Amino acid sequence: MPNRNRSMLAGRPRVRDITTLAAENGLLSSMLLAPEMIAAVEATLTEGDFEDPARAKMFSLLVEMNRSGEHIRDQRLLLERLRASGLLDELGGPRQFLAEFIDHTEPANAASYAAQVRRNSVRRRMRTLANEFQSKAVADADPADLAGWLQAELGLLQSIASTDQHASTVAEACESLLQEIRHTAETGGSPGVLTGIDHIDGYYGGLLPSRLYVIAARPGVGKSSLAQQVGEAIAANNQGVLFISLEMSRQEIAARYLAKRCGINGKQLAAHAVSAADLQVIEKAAQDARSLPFLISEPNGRRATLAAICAEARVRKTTDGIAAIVVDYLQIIEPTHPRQTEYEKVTEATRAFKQLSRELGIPVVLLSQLNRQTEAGTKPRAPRLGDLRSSGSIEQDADGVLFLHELGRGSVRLMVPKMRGGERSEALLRFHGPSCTFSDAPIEDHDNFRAEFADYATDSF
Ligand SMILES: Nc1ncnc2c1ncn2[C@@H]1O[C@H](COP(=O)(O)OP(=O)(O)OP(=O)(O)O)[C@@H](O)[C@H]1O
Repeated sequence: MPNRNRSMLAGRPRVRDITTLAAENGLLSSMLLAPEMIAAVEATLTEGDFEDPARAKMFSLLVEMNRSGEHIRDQRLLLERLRASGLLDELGGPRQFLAEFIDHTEPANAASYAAQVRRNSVRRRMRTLANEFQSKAVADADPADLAGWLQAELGLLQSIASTDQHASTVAEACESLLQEIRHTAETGGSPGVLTGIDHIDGYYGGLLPSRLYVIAARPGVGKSSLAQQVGEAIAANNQGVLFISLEMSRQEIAARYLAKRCGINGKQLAAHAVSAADLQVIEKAAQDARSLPFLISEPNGRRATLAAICAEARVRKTTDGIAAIVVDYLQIIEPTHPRQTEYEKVTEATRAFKQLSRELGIPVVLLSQLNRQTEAGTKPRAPRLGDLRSSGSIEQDADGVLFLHELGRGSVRLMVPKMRGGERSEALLRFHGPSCTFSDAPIEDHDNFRAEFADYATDSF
């Protein structure tokens, strides 16, 4: 049995599948016969989906001719173009070309040939992946990294393989939106998972599925506290949360969790400096936490690479049905390879988290530091989207960006400079350090910071 498995993964040299060539020929023939189908075919295939290089080039040539309005049915023009590009020889000369693509043309369905070419292409990618996986497994790769890499590659293949099933008409899309709206109205709920932060829930309907949110602030302003609080609120609604904590240990998270519920300073709790009476209250709060679907994942000696994080998220989605993921924080993720620059790492990570949120259909909340420029001068200025820019693609990939800006005296400005499908906005919050809790600021705080808020209208993000 082991030998059989090995030969399956090794991918013995294959005799080229006749159906692959037949599908590619069938598609190209129907594109020649019905050029009006080319635009639709072009939306589902690329040159890279063809196995035969000459047929791949012919596909691109037909797409190009169609785009520039040339008459593909004009055989003389077509042969001229094929000859000029050297393709006619590659395809076996004029006689062969006519025999394969013109004379035997059936009035076939270009779309079904395109689907077949695409399926063949996905199968080829799967074989390549299997070979690559075997080489990496035989080499000295770290098993956890390797498993994460495989899972990410499989996720990608799955999304490519299922693209056909995801195509829908605008009427179907409208119907599915209507069903979601009816469901929200019937359940009296909200389109997203509720965060417990009134501004986010009231203004934006919570954190929406398939979206990437970035929470950014300078160190110590409260990103981790806000993210944990949001995670706890989601879990309190009986929806699972995966909190990937690359900075805080689970003991620190537990201390903050209990501090809020027991009215005891979190630092005291973390230092085990509690009275016997406190201990009883803490025990009760710890018991109540048992039913909370809040999962903490910390590196625990493992390398916290992007692949490992995404792999864990996929597993937890399947095993625990999580409704949201929080990653604390972007810059601390380990590079994929030793030569990867910070810019490359961040770009790769934001793309991967955006893709992950769509693949799993749940929101991903990514915490991020800001560039140092916000700290220049005596009083740190309010963050702007540009402060994320040198970190690569954060601004482009995030569907929503939330900034925290410390104003002093416990007041923190929550700024939303980007929200896909929503308006930018801001709110004033109050931060309580001992319990690491944010709450809505009382009205007198608004009076204190009115000047800052007046600035906001002219502030360019
Ligand atoms: N028990 C406590 N009493 C008072 N302040 C506290 C307590 N615990 C934490 N803090 C303060 O709360 C603030 C927010 O901490 P948090 O870890 O959420 O910030 P952060 O923005 O994630 O920072 P970093 O980037 O350093 O992780 C910090 O300034 C921290 O010193």
